[in-house]
Formats: sequence, C-alpha cells, structure tokens
Amino acid sequence: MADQQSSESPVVVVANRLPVDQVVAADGSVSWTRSPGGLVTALEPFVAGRGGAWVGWSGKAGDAPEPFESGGMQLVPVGLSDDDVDQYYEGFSNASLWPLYHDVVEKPEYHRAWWNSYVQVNRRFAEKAAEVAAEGAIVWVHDYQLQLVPAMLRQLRPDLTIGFFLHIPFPPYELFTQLPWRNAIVEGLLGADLIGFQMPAAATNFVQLARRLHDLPTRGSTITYDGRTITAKAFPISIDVADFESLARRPDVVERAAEIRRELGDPEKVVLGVDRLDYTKGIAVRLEVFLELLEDEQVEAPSTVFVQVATPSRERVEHYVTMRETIEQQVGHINGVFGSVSGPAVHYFNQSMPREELAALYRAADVMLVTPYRDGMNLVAKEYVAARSDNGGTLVLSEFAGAAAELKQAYLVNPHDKDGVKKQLLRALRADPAESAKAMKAMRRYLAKHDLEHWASSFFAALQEEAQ
Ligand SMILES: O=P(O)(O)OC[C@H]1O[C@H](O[C@H]2O[C@H](CO)[C@@H](O)[C@H](O)[C@H]2O)[C@H](O)[C@@H](O)[C@@H]1O
Ligand SMILES: O=c1ccn([C@@H]2O[C@H](COP(=O)(O)OP(=O)(O)O)[C@@H](O)[C@H]2O)c(=O)[nH]1
Repeated sequence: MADQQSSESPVVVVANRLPVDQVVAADGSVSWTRSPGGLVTALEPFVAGRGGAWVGWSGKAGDAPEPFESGGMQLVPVGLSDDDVDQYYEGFSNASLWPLYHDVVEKPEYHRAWWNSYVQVNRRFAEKAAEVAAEGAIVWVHDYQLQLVPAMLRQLRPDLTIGFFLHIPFPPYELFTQLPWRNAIVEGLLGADLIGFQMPAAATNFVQLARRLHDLPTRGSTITYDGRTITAKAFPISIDVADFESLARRPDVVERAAEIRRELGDPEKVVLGVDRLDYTKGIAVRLEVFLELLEDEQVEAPSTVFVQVATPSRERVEHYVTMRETIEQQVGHINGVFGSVSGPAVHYFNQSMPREELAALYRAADVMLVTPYRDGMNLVAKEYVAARSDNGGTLVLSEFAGAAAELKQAYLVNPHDKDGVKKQLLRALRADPAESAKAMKAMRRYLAKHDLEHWASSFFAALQEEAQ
C-alpha cells in the first residue's frame, strides 16, 4: 500500500469504516487488514478501478494516518479519539440509532453528550469529503453513522451531487419520533439528492416522516425541500454473485467443505449460522429452538450438529456484552446435556472467519439458519445461495430480513414464533432433495440478475439522473 497525497476524486465514498482496519503491532508497526461486515464486502469492488476515494475511519482510536492508495482506491482516513469511539460510534451510532432503527429489539439510550459527539464527527467526515472531491464529483455517503453528512457537505460544496444509502432498516414515524434530535437527522438526510433504502417500506417511512414531521410537500417517492427535489427509493443491496460462486467452486474450497464434514464427525445433517454477534440477528432463538428439538427428540446429536460462527462485534457496548454471555451459556448448556465424547451438539466459534472458510462452511451445510428479528438486508443469506452451485442445501430465512423480499423460495420464519421456527427448521432438515434443488435454482436465477453490480449501477444511474 503506497502513501499518496490527497488528490481530487470524481467519485467519493464516505462511510464510517475504511475497507481496511488498522492493526498496530506490539513494536508499534502499522499494517492493514480487510474489515469484516457487509458494507465493505459490498462497496470495495465499486470504488476500486474508478479512480475513486474512500473516506472512513481506520477502526482504531487515534490521529488519522496520512491518505494512502490501496487496491485502486485512495483511502482517506478520518481520526476518532477514544471519546469519539465511546460517544459517536459505540454510543449514539450503536446504542441509540442501531436499536431504534431495528424495531427497538433492545431499548435505545439517548444522551446529549453522545449526540454532540455525533454532530462533531459527522462534520469531520463532511470536511474530509469536501477536501478530496473534484469539482462536480459524485459523493456517495453511507449509513446511519453519517446521516448529518449530506447537509453538511452540501453547505461546504454545493457543486457536488450527493447520494446517501442506508444499509439498515428505517423505522416508521411512531418509532423514529422517539429520537430527541429527529428534526436534525431528517434535515441532514435531506441534504442528499437521492436517498436509498434497502426496502420500499423504509423509503415510504422516510417520505411520510418528511411530510408529517416537517410539513414538506411530497409526491410519490419525491420530497420538495429548500428549492430542490429529493428522491427516496429502494435499492436492495447484493453481493458479487459470480465472484462468490467461483470462490465456492474452487477445488480447495470444495475439498475443505468435505473435510469440515469429516471433522464434524460425518453427521447426517449440518445446520449453520453465520453472523456478527449482534442482538438483532436472533442467534439465541436458534439455540433455543435447537435445544427444544433435541429435548423433544425430533433431532439427535451428533447425527445433527449446529455450527454457529458468531463474529465479535461492538464488544464494549453493554447489550453486546450481555448477549454474548447469554449465548455462551446456552451453548454450554446444550453441549453439557446433549454433547458426547464424540463431539458437541453445537460448534460455536466466536471469531472472524476468512471468506474461503465461510464459502466452505456454506457448501458443507444442509440447512442455513438466518433468523434476525430485523436486518437491513443480510448478505450471508445471499452468499449461501451463491455458494450452492450444486443446488444443494436449504435456507431458513427470517421474514424480517431485507433478503426475504427477494429470496422467496426460502423457508420463511417469524423469529418471534418459536414453534414456527421449529416447524420450518424440521421441514428444511427433512426436505425432499429434488424440491429443495428446485427452490435453490430459482433463488440462484434471481440472484444472478440482482447482483452487486446491479445494485451499485442502478443507484449510480439514479444519482446521475438527479444531477441533470
Ligand atoms: O462496522 P461495524 O460496527 O463493525 O458493523 C458492521 C456493519 O454492520 C452493518 O451492516 C449492514 O449492512 C449490510 C450491507 O448492506 C446489510 O446486509 C446488513 O443487513 C446491515 O446490518 C452496518 O450497517 C454497517 O455500517 C457496518 O459496517
Ligand atoms: O466471520 C465472518 C462473518 C461474516 N463475514 C462477512 O460479513 C458479512 C456480513 O454481512 P451481513 O449483511 O450478513 O450482516 P452485517 O454484519 O453487515 O450486519 C458477509 O459478507 C459475511 O461473509 C466475514 O467475512 N467473516
């Protein structure tokens, strides 16, 4: 990764995180590793190769390192102090907005100091973006951490075309209006020319909010504000389907999938979950359901095993700490009762896995369990489908994940209804292979046409239209 002076970029992505994380070794040397999470997976191919810049945080508290070049992109770090990490990232972004926007699955906390930090940090991001954007550039701002950036950036650089995409759900009026700073957030977003959401219902929620809260004129998906017309529309995000499929077809990955099954003790059925360790993902529900099925003797261990990858995430936020304890207790209990010397019933990994290993796990799994209470999209569900070029495997998917609107042949579940999840999991485990191959084929056909390129280019085309 070569150091590079900031230069003016025609396309600028602004996101909380850079596509790489800074790692500082004991001897003080600095290196960078690819960040986990759906946003990075989704955007990196879009910016690379277009002479684009990516403004974001390095993932470590401290001063911002100098901009540098990596993978065809100019990476422009924004520094966050320990206090910023505490108040802007862990506080307002992940303990106020995250639970509020995810159906208040956990109770959001509202603190004025967190809000003040959110405003300051958003301003810092807006200033950095204003510095690196070329005259008339397109700037694409991402996600709930940066909702004030569009208006701040417009004030600094009225020549820019500004798009905003929200990767998480957008709540209805009745929930959103809890937020003490609701007006400022709406005004921040209205600085954009185009506001993208994962689902049409989220776009509708936003348009209604602009009308009811701010008394703005709206028509269909457009809002008139400050002499401009702003469009709010759905652009469901996807993955690089061809790339993920070819990874999962690689002989070493296919061999690794077979090896995983051997290492699991050659079970008849492998059930898999892959998530950030987040309370929105419904990991505890899966474990409860699996336990009940073992207790009812409807499944047996170790002929059926459950593998759960739970990647560490936001580890200092209180709700995440307590949730991890609960889940680890559940795993311990299930394995204590139903494990044997030949192996546990639940294989639990609190670690981040490389893409190759995930692809092999997807190919090794008979049933993929994706049960969030609420999720913007859920790229894991799409990766599972992309990985199954053998048309094998079945997908159990929460109806509250954005992906459910697209992967219609999945076994859809309401994660609040444990009996319903049990029933669907059993159906998936006992599915007729010809029927599940038919469902998998249909989902794969859909996904082939609705990939990452489709998402990025349709957002980009709509944004360019706004610019004219
Ligand atoms: O950056 P972190 O705090 O470690 O969190 C990781 C990312 O999580 C969220 O992902 C969302 O975006 C995905 C892609 O659009 C979507 O599939 C998923 O449903 C969302 O939850 C978050 O929105 C990102 O900003 C974080 O970087
Ligand atoms: O150990 C892990 C777990 C997950 N992921 C990736 O993280 C992304 C998770 O995206 P998703 O939309 O499912 O959820 P998010 O974490 O963004 O809420 C997917 O691309 C996964 O392949 C990963 O690289 N390693």
